[in-house]
Amino acid sequence: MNIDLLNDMQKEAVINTEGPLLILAGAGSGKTRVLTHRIAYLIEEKEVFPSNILAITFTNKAAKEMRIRVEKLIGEASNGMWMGTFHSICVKILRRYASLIGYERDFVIYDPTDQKTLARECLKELNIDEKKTTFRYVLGKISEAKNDMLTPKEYEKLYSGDFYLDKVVKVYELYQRKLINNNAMDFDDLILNAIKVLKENEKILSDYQRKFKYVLVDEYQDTNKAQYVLVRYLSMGYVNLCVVGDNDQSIYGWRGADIRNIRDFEKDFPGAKIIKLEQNYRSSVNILNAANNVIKNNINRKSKKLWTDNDLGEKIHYYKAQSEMDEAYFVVRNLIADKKRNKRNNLDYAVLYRTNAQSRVLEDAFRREGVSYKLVGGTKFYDRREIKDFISYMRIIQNPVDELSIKRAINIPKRGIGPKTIEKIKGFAYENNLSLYQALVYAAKKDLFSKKINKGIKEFVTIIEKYKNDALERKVSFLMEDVLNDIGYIEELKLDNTLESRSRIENLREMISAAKEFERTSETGLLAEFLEEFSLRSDIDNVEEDDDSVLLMTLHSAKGLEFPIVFMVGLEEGIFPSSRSLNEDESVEEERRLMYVGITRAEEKLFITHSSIRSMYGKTSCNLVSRFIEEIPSELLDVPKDEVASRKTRKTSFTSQMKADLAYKEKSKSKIEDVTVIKTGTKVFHKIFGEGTVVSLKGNKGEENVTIVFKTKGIKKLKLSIAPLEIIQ
Ligand SMILES: Nc1ncnc2c1ncn2[C@@H]1O[C@H](COP(=O)(O)OP(=O)(O)OP(=O)(O)O)[C@@H](O)[C@H]1O
Ligand SMILES: [Mg+2]
Repeated sequence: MNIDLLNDMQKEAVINTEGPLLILAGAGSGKTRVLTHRIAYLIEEKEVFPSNILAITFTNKAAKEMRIRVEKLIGEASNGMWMGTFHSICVKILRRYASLIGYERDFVIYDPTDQKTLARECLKELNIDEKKTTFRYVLGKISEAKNDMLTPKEYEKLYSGDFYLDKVVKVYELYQRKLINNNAMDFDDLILNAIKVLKENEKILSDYQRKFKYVLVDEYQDTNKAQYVLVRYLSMGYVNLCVVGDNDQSIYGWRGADIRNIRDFEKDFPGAKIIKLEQNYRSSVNILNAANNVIKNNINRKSKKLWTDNDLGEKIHYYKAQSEMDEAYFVVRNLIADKKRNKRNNLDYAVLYRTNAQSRVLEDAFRREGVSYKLVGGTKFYDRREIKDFISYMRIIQNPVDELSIKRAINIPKRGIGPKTIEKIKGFAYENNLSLYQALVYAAKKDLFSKKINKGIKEFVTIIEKYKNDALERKVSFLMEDVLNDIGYIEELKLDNTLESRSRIENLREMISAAKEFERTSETGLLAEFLEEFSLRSDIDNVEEDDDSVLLMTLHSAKGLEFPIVFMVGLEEGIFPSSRSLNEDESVEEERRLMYVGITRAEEKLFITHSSIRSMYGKTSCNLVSRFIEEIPSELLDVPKDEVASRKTRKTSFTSQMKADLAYKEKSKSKIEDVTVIKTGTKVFHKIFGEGTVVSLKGNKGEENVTIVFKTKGIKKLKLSIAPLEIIQ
C-alpha cells in the first residue's frame, strides 16, 4: 500500500487508527477509499490480524467492491476479516450463538414472501379482516417497531388505545411467537437477535469486543437505531471505531435511518475526532458545481466546502424531451454516439431514475436499439409479478386452453380458489375429457363446489367470457384497461396501501401505456399480435444480456457508486421530487439529497432530462420542470447539439429558410397528398431517415411540425408539408 496516493487529510484519517473517528465529507471525497486504505494500513503497517477487523457496508454490492479494493491493495492478506452488510455480519454471529436465545443453530431466514404468508396466517387466526388491516400494513408497522427496537410489549405500551395499532400489537405478538416456533427469523430479527445475544451474554460480548479491535462503518448517515446499537456493542472494547458518512446523502429517512447517529457521534463516543475531507476526486468542476448549487437549497444542513482539481469538463447536458419515449431515445442515441466516439464500454454508463416504473420505456428503447442493459436491484419490467399476473389474464382471453396462465390468474385477486381446489377441478376435467377452462365453465354453471368457490369460479369465468370476442376486434389498450378494471386486482392492492402495493398499481397502469405504444407501430393493434411481440421480447432479453451492460437503476441503489457518464431522467415535479414528498418540506429535502447523490455519481459527463408530456401508469400528464433543474445555474447547462442545430436553423432568416424549404420540397416532393391522415402512431417512411413512427404533431394547419422516432436515425422534428414522407400501410 502506498500512502502517498492519499491527500493530507485522507492520510490523517488513515493513520489515526486509535479511538473513535468520524469522517464527515461530501460525495466523491474519498471516504470509501479512506476506509479501504485504513484497513490495508492496519494490516500492513500496524500488523493487525485481519480477524481483528470488522468492516460494515450498506449493500452486498458495496461489500464486494470493498473486498476487491482491499485485495488490490494488499492481496490475500485480507482473508479472515469480517466484511459485509449488517445482515450478513449478524447471521455470522447467530449461526454460532442462536441457541442461547431459544433458536436452533440451523434457524431459517424468512424472506418477504415467507413473511407475508406468516402475517396472513396470523391475521386469519386473530379474526382480523384482511381487507381492513392488510398484511402489508401490519408487516410495515412490525418492521418499524423492530428498527426502533421495540418488543411487542413495549410497542403496546406506547400505542395502546389506537384502534389499528392495537391490532398491530396482537399480530406482532403472534407473528413473533410463530417465527420462534418455526425456528425462523425475518431480516429485522437478524439484527435484533444478534444484539440480544450480545446483551444477554457478557462473555460472548466481551469476546467479540476483544476480537474486533478495529471497527469501520461506511454510509453511517443511513443507519437506524438497531444498527447503531449493534455497532456500539461490537466496538466498545477498544472503541477504535471509524465511521464515514455525509449528511447530505442521507436518503433512507423513510426506512427509519436516523441522522442523529451522525450528529450525536461526538456525544456518544467521547473523545471522538472529526476529520473533514474537502477535495472531490470524482467529478468535473461543472458537475460538482451543479451538485453544490442544488444541495445548498436545503435549509436544514450544515454547509460544507467541496472543491476539485479536476478539469472543468463539459457542461451538464440538458434535454427537454417531448415524451418519455423521446427521452428514452435521447438517452440511447447519445449513449451510442458517445460510445463510438470515445471507444467506451457499456459499463461506463448508468441511467438513474426516481422510481422503478420509469424503467419500462428505457428498457424498450435499449432493447430496440440492441444495447445490452441490466437492471440493478430491480426486476425487469416484464418479469414483475403483477405484470405476469395481468398478462396471464390476457393470455387466457386469447387462448383459454392455457392452463398455466389459468392457474396463475384464477386466484388473483383472492377468490378462495387455492391449489387444492384447482387440483380437484383438474381431476374433474380429466375424468370428463375437458380442458381446465371448460371444466371451470361447467363448474360455474352447475355449482359443483362450495358456495364460496363457486362464486369465485363464476367471477373468473365471467370475465374471460366477456372479453373473449372483444379481443378479436378492439384495440388492445382499451381491452386491457377494461380487463384491469374488471378483475379487481387494483382494488385489492389499493387496500394494502403500502409502498410496495402502490408501486404494483403503478406498474399495472404502466402496462396500459405499453399497450398504447405498441398500437402505434403494430399492424393490427390487437391482443394476438401484442402477445406475440411480448413473448418474443422476453426471448431476446435472455440472449442479449452479457457482462458489458449499461446499468439502469434507481437513485437509491446508485449510492456509493460512480460512472464516467450518467444519465438522470424524469426530472419533473411530481416525479422527482416525487408527488408524495411535495407536501412536506422535510421530504423535499430528502429528495434533494437524492438529487445530490445522483449528480455526484458522474465523473465526466452528466445528462439530465425531463419530458413535457409523460405517459406513466396509463395516464398522460404534463409535469412542470423539476425545481432541481432550476436550482442548477443556467450557465452550467448545455442544450445538446442536435437541439442547437435545429435552433440555429430556426434562427436563419425566414426567406432563406423558405427558399431552402421550397427547393427541398421540389426535389423530394412529399408523397403524402392529404396530411390530415398523419396522426400520432402513423408509421412512415422517410427518404433519408428510413422507417419511423410519428410521436407528435404540432402547429397550425398547413404548418405542422411532426416528430418522428426513426428506427435507426433517432428522433427528428420535421416540417410535415415538405418532409419526403410516405405512409407505410
Ligand atoms: N487522493 C486521491 N487520489 C486519487 N483519487 C482519489 C483520491 N481519493 C479518492 N479518489 C478517487 O475518487 C473517487 C471517489 O472516492 P470514494 O468513492 O472513496 O468517495 P466517497 O467519499 O466514498 O464517495 P460517496 O460519498 O459517493 O460514497 C474514487 O474513484 C477514488 O478512487
Ligand atoms: Mg463511498
